[in-house]
Amino acid sequence: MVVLSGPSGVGKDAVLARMKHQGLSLDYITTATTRPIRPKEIEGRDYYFYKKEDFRALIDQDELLEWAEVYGNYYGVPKAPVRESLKNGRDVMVKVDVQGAASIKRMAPEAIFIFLLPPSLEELNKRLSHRLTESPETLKRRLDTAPKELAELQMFDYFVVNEEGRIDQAVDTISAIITAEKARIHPRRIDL
Ligand SMILES: Nc1nc2c(ncn2[C@@H]2O[C@H](COP(=O)(O)OP(=O)(O)O)[C@@H](O)[C@H]2O)c(=O)[nH]1
Ligand SMILES: Nc1ncnc2c1ncn2[C@@H]1O[C@H](COP(=O)(O)OP(=O)(O)O)[C@@H](O)[C@H]1O
Repeated sequence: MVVLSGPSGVGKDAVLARMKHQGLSLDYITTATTRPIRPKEIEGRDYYFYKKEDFRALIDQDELLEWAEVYGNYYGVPKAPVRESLKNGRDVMVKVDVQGAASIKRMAPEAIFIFLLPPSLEELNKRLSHRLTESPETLKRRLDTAPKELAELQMFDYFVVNEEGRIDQAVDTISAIITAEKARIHPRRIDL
């Protein structure tokens, strides 16, 4: 299990989209959220979009491996697809915030934790504001949260800087990490 985290706007989705093109044999787990869908997002690919009361039902029915309130919305990793992939001997990739990474670390310390870093907070601000997906309020909330998220770096196994205009380098580094981890004599086993 590969866990990818990083502040809003750093480039997680852009990196994942390119990794999917690279055809790495990883099952990317689509997670659940109550955040409203964005214009280019697709239900079931980017997220499973839920109303708050239906997300609450997922929690009550113990359907989620972990869940967290992130920037004012709820997000959670569905248990079933993760367990299905792992049972079939597949590697899984989850994209979660630092709270989710901490939860997963408690239940699966053998997972591989990768933190995607911006070159600077100024560059992060530029990327997130130029993405044109946030209101002034959510933009401020996400940027204000970034330093606290960056402070969680020590919990991770690897850091990858997503340099300005060099996303392929970040993708290559993440792919190299995964390739190396798959070459371990004693693979990190996950039991979830
Ligand atoms: N804890 C947790 N965080 C998640 C989950 N799915 C997505 N996230 C994180 O929630 C945060 C907000 O995601 P999103 O609204 O798509 O914003 P983005 O980071 O700007 O792409 C990001 O850090 C995601 O990685 C989940 O299932 N659990
Ligand atoms: N290496 C990079 N250099 C410049 N812009 C980037 C880079 N990586 C991603 N971006 C852009 O930054 C914005 C945020 O990327 P996104 O993948 O949405 O981040 P996240 O999923 O982490 O919130 C997007 O507009 C994306 O095209």
